[in-house]
Amino acid sequence: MKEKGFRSGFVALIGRPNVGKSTLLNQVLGQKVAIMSDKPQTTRNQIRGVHTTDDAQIIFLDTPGIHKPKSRLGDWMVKTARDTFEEVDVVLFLVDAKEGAGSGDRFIMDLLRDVKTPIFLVVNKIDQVHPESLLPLIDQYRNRFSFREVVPISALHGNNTSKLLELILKELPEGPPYYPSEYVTDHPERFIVGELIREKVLHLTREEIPHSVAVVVEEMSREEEGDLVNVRATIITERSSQKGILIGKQGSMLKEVGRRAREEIQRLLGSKVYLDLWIKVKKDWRNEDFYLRQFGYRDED
Ligand SMILES: Nc1nc2c(ncn2[C@@H]2O[C@H](COP(=O)(O)OP(=O)(O)OP(=O)(O)O)[C@@H](O)[C@H]2O)c(=O)[nH]1
Repeated sequence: MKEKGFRSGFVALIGRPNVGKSTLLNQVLGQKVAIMSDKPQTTRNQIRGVHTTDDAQIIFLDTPGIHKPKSRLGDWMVKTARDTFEEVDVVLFLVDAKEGAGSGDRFIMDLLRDVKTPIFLVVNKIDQVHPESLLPLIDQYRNRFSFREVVPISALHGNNTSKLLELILKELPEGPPYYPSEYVTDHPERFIVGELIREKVLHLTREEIPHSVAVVVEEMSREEEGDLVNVRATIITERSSQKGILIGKQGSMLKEVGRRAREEIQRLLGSKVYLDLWIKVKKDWRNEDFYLRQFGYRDED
C-alpha cells in the first residue's frame, strides 16, 4: 500500500520532430522504450512510459512530432496531440537549444494558447550550446508565451532531468498510482519490434527512404521447444523504386536491416530470434483510413 500523500498524474511531451522527446523518456525511464533516431518523426503512436518512485507516479505520453498537417496522417497526429494536452496534468514543450524559435515552435505555441494545463518550456540539448546563449533563446519563447516553468536540460546526458521531475511532481494531484510499480510501458512488444525494424531502415537508407515507410509485424510466436521466437514483418513503402533501394544489391540492404534489427530484438526479448522480413509497395497508404487503422494509427471510432 502506498502512503498518504502519494501523487500521480499524466505528463504530455510535445515538440517539433527531433527535439529529443524519446531521448528524455528513455532517460527518465532508464530503458529503451521509445525509439530514438536522428531523423525527424519516428514516433507516431503514443507511447506511455510510467515512472514510479516511493512517493509518486508519473505517466508520460509521448505525442507525435507536431507539424503543419500535409496529409490525413498529419491531421490525425495534430488532433491526437491536442486532445492529449487538454487531459494531462502537465505539458512539457520541448525545444532544441541549438535552434531559435522557428515557425514549427510558433505553430505549437498557437496550438497551446488556450490550454489550461500548466505548460513547461523544456530547453533540451544544452550540452551543445554555450551557456550565455541560453537566456536570449529563452526570451524568444517567453516573449510569445507565458510558461509555468522554464527548465534547461540535456536529455541525452541527464543534466537537470531530476530537477525537471521535481517540478513536475509539484503539479500532480494527490492520488493512488494508476499502474503497478514494475510497469514501464503498456506498449505491446509487437509495436516495439516494428519500430526497431523501422529505425534500422531509416538509419541505413539515409535520405533515400522517406518517413512514410511503415512496418507491420504480422506474426510473433515462440516455438514450443527451445528458445526461439519467430518474427514475420513487412516493410511498407510507397513506391517500387523505394522497394529496390531497400532490397539493395543482391539483397544486401535488406539483409543488413534484418541483421541489425534481429540483434536488437533478441536483446529486447531475451531470446533467439528468427526474423523473416518482407517488403510491399502500397501507394499513398498515408491517405487511406483503412491502412492507417491497420497500422495502428487511428482509434476504432
Ligand atoms: N547532444 C544532444 N543530443 C540529443 C539530446 N537529446 C536528444 N538528442 C539527439 O537528438 C536526436 C533526436 O532525438 P529523439 O529523442 O529521437 O527526438 P524526438 O523528439 O523523439 O523525435 P521524433 O520521434 O521524431 O518526434 C537523436 O539523435 C538524439 O540522440 C541532448 O540532450 N543532447
